[in-house]
Amino acid sequence: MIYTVTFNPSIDYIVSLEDFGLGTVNRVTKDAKYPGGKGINVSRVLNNLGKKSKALGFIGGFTGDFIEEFLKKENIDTHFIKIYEDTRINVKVKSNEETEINGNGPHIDDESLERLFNKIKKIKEDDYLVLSGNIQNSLPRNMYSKIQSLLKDKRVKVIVDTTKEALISTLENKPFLIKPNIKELEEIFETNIETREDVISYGKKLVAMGAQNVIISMGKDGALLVNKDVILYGEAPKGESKNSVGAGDSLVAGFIYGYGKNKNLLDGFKWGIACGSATAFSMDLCERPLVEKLLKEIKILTL
Ligand SMILES: Nc1ncnc2c1ncn2[C@@H]1O[C@H](COP(=O)(O)OP(=O)(O)O)[C@@H](O)[C@H]1O
Ligand SMILES: O=P(O)(O)OC[C@H]1O[C@](O)(COP(=O)(O)O)[C@@H](O)[C@@H]1O
Repeated sequence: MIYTVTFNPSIDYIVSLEDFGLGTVNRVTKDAKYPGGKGINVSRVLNNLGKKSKALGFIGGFTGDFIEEFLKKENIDTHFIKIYEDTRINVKVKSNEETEINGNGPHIDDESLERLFNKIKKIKEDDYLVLSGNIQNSLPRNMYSKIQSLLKDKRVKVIVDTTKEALISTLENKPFLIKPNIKELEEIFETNIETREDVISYGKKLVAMGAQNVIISMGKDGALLVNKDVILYGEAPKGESKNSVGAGDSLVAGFIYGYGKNKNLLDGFKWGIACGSATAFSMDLCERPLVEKLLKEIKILTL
């Protein structure tokens, strides 16, 4: 079974505008609301590909209800823990550029946390666990590392997609996959990344620090996969970007789906890039027909 954990879900409120002006009234030309948060997006994409998962995490208030109802309608198996404060709303402005305003999110009390830990302890050998997205500031930065420790005696494949210390603290427990984008890679190493060689060299550092596989996603420039044996570069298909929110999460979902077929990294990487790009070319998250079409266009180079 594949489990996704979203500590800080969101409603993603996506607004399209002709021109976005600061300090003035802006009128939207198109808007949409989707359930968001990285683990939830992974569960939704897996579902679109025809693969079941269980979505865990914390939701609260009317915004939390929206998310749960939306996922239930899509037939996604949810096991959320209800908290008192409202789940956040993240605003995504699509204009000449994409601007995102992500909320802090609600407080998680100790009892709710304990309930999540108890659910996680029930995960079995050979299951997948996706720990994705930002952890509320009120919680310790090594939260994902603590969760890994709950499963240390089981061969669970842990995938981590988060930023800075929260990500770094998981590396000593050797996660199966981490997926920083370029900006996150720059934040981790407090540096500017200019060239593909730089990306590879920082990817290798993350492998040396403990990650089994590192995929660095680079938006329209595709992605690199680095592990102790290979460096693969995957070109992204060309197309009109409609909404890249969730492209990274789609890459993670596609990877798990493709890898899960024959435990083959190359298949995982191809499906990952196809799903990421298919989401970038869609308003909502990707659907299987476009993913299958793009899959035929993906070229992978061994570097
Ligand atoms: N404009 C785009 N054109 C084609 N593919 C894209 C585009 N944006 C994203 N993708 C695909 O989605 C993947 C993840 O996108 P990226 O923006 O790097 O992730 P994140 O959402 O984590 O920042 C990329 O590796 C690529 O395959
Ligand atoms: O947990 P964070 O880092 O605040 O990110 C949450 C946001 O990221 C998303 O999960 C999208 O992530 P990606 O674009 O990286 O795939 C949105 O749905 C959500 O609004």
